[in-house]
Amino acid sequence: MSRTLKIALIQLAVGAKKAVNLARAHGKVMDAARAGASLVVLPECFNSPYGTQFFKEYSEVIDSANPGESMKALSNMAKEANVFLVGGSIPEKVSDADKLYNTCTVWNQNGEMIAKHRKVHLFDIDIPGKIRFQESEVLSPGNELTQFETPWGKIGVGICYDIRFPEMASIAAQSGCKAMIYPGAFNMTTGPLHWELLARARAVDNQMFVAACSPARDMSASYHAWGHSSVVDPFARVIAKADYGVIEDVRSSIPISSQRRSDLYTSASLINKSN
Ligand SMILES: NC(=O)CC(=O)C(=O)O
Repeated sequence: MSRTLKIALIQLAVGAKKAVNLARAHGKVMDAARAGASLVVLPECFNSPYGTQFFKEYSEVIDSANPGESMKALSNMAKEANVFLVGGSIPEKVSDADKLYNTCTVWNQNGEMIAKHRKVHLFDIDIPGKIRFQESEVLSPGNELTQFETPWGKIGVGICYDIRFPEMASIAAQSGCKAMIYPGAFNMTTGPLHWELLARARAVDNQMFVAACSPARDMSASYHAWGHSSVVDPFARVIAKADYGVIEDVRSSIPISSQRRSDLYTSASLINKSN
C-alpha cells in the first residue's frame, strides 16, 4: 500500500449553467492532476445550484450503461487526468421510483465508477431568522454506508449533513478506512460554528484523515456556501484549508495594490539617468 497521497479539494464555483459547471470542473481536475494530485474531490452539488427548487431540473439517472451528461464528464475527467475522483454530488433521478437522491459517485483512473453514495442523512434544519432548508421535501435518503478501495487504503464517503452523525465515520474506521471524504455545502450560519469542528471531531474520534470539500461562496446565489474546504489529519490538525478571508486580511494589512507606483513602471521611466 502506498503511504503518501496528494489530494486536491476543488472549491468549485457553481452556477446556473450545468455545461459551464462541468467544463469548469474538468479544467480544475486537470489543473489538480498537473499539480501532482492522485485523488481529487469535487464539492456537493457540483453540477447544479444547491437548493430544493433546482434538484429536479438538474437531476440525472446514474446508469453506467446509459450515462448522463455529468456521469460522462466525471468518467472522462478521471480518465484524462489519471486520478481517483470523488465526484462531489449531483441530484440523482430514479425514474421508475419517481425519486431523487443527493448522490456522490467515485471513479478510478480508468474512468470506471467504483462507488456510489446516496446522502443518508437529509439536511432538514430550521434555525429561526437564519436558515430553513428541507431536503426531504424533494429528496429521498440513501440507505447504505459507502467505502471504496484505493492504492492508499480504504476510504469512506459521506455527504455534508452525514458528517454530523459520528456513527458513519466510526464504522468506516472500524472497517479499516484510513480517511473519510465529505463533499459538503455548509452555509454562513452553520459553517463558522460547525464545519471545522465536525471535520476535526470525526478525525480525532477515529484517528483518521478527514477531507471536506465545499463549493465556492457566491453571495448572488440563493444558498451561500461557507467554503473553507479542509483536510484534517488523524491528530485533528487542519493541514490544508481554502480560506479566502486570508486574501482580504493580507490585502488590507499590507495594501500593496494601492501603493503600487504604476507611474514609474514603464521601461523609459525605470532608468535613473544620473547613475
Ligand atoms: N448542507 C448540508 O447538508 C449540511 C449543512 O449545511 C449543515 O449541517 O449545517
